[in-house]
Amino acid sequence: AVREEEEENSSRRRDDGSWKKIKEREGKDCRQAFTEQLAANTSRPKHLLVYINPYGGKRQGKRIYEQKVAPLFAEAGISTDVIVTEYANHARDHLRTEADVVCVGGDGMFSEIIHGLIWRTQIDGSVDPNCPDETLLPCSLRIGIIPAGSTDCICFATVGTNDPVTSALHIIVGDSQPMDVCSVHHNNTFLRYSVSLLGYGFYGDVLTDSERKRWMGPARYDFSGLKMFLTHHYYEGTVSYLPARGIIGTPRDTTRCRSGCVVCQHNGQLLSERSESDDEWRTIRGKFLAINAASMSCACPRSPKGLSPAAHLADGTTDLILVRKCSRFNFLRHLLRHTSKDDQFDMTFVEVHRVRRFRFTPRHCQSDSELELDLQESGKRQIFSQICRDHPACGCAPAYSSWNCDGEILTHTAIDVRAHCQLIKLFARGIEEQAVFEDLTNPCAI
Ligand SMILES: Nc1ncnc2c1ncn2[C@@H]1O[C@H](COP(=O)(O)OP(=O)(O)OP(=O)(O)O)[C@@H](O)[C@H]1O
Repeated sequence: AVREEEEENSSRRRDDGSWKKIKEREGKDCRQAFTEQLAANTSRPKHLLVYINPYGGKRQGKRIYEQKVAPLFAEAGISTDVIVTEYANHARDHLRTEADVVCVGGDGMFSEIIHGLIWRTQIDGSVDPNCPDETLLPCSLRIGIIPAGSTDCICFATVGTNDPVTSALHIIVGDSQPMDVCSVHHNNTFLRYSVSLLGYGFYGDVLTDSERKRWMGPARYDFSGLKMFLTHHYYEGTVSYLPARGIIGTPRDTTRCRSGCVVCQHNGQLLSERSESDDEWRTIRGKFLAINAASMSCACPRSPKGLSPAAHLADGTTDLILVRKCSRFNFLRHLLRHTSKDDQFDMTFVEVHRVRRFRFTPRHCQSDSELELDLQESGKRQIFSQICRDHPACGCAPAYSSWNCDGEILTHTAIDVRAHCQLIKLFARGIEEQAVFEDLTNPCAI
């Protein structure tokens, strides 16, 4: 965040790399030096297409942009076309691939914009976005996020703070942070793109339940979280995945993805040269409380460690986390570890794999031969579970959950997910400050 310093202290203090606000008297010289530096910087944008969601978060998007951001763009000589959206998907449908884009809003608005940008890039490049096997074309334009939503996790994960002025300065100096995107398909139909979390079971159920309780405001997430924890539903199905081979880094690393991350640079290069057919599919059948795929740590002020603390923004992979059926007590232990220094993956019923692609088929969609195989594997024919599968409405447990895709509910449960390495670029540098993740005292983290 931008810090205003006392003049006499600031001259003595060591430069810690954070943004500082300059006092009026020194301002004139510095402004000239800043303008000269900006003129010499060729990667900075000259023109921007700005989309403002006036209804995001506390409905402050327009005010934040006009008061805090627009004056800085004008000072830096950046021209803008500003569109205040009039309806959901206005920005997605309006987007053209001619100018870098600024999104003023929350994660939902960012998602809308990347859908417009990625889709248009594929259509312009004659790539079929409905085909899950197509290698998608990277988007050449950069996206800046001015946080003005109720959830601003993507901004937090890529800039390290949710501060509109800091984000505006990253845009002005032309920073660039590549980012992976997962495509989600059902058979040969495109469903959605995801940049943070895909969650089936626990996180899908929490979202579905909380959507019915919008009237409760942000408290609905805590309420639905507690309710779904007590309900303790598990779901049967088959997960197949392509492990990311030859890469450096694992989901159990203690190092984190930071500004200038060498893991992202190395793996990004490696995976863009290697084809998926070099890897072998693996299959796991079972009963799961949660199946999560984290394409970034998913850390945010509410959850400082995130779902997969060592996940990377731009290494071409996603961390597939499988939480098998276990007791409520053990599941609680697993959830609580997201708030402590203990490893949440170091439990017998949890496994985590760094993957390039995965598929999920819920049990009620499996073919008869797959079901027969399941029965042979379990070694016994349980008449009641057979009745439950055939008649999921019998009330003992729902047969399937929903996928939570970056906060949106997907319409299908059988999905094919593929990580596309460095598909988009943001006006950001990644997280620079270590301290942001070290506050594990927040009990709301689950
Ligand atoms: N003018 C508009 N009217 C209604 N909805 C809009 C408008 N502009 C954008 N939207 C939609 O509003 C949704 C939420 O936007 P945004 O992310 O900015 O706010 P938010 O408060 O953080 O919401 P959420 O937490 O649900 O993501 C987005 O999915 C976007 O498509």
